[in-house]
Amino acid sequence: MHERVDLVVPVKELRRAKSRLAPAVAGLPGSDTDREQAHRALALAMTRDTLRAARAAVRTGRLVVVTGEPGMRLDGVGETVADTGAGLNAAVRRGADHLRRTGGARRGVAVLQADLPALRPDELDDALARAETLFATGTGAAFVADHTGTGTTLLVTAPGRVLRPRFGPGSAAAHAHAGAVALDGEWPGLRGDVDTVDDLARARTLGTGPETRAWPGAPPDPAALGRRMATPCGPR
Ligand SMILES: Nc1nc2c(ncn2[C@@H]2O[C@H](COP(=O)(O)OP(=O)(O)OP(=O)(O)O)[C@@H](O)[C@H]2O)c(=O)[nH]1
Ligand SMILES: C=C(OP(=O)(O)O)C(=O)O
Repeated sequence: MHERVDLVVPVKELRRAKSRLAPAVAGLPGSDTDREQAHRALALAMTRDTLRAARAAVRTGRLVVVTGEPGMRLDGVGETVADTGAGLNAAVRRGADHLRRTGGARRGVAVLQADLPALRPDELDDALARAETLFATGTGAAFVADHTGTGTTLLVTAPGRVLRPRFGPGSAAAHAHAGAVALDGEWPGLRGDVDTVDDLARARTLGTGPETRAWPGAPPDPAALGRRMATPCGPR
């Protein structure tokens, strides 16, 4: 029987989130306010797709979202903890503290970034399984580097170990330097964090969750177009 892992997912306040994705909305029609709204909607869609996939992983235990976004709807995927505005690593520690105070100390804790719209539940399960195997031989922490190799999309700590988050630029090297072991695995969705327009195109090629796919500013999805063209036209 495999162990479940409690997840902490940091989610930035939407109006400040994903600033590097501004070019994705720059060409959209409408007013500046419309474009700001589309930008927030994109950040929210990617977050909700990530959370849905994370919740569907069988190894996910409790799921705590630490966020500065007021009234974020989670539709039953997890619990929210309010961000204090002290930055990403402080938010992550706050989530881990919440788990410890409310009875989660027996399990390992993992931090999952919220900008993984092409994440698949089996990728997360596989990464958590590999971490569990390492923990059985005494390793205290493990991480998954992002597709560029410089960032971190998942940081997992063994049960009873203190989480030591080093998120930010160059976090993969920082986590390795702090003693965490890099996990090997294909996992294109798990490694596919979306910071830039190119990352978004890459995630769409992999296949995102439904909310990112339906985002109004998304260019036509070639795969969906192909499917539609292959479907005989009939009454709708
Ligand atoms: N709660 C919380 N989450 C954060 C904070 N900063 C970043 N995050 C989250 O951490 C993850 C990785 O953040 P980044 O990729 O740097 O995202 P970002 O800060 O929205 O993007 P940029 O504005 O382009 O730097 C995402 O899930 C963010 O929502 C923070 O201060 N508080
Ligand atoms: C905060 C991080 O994300 P990004 O590099 O995507 O900003 C990180 O990888 O630690």
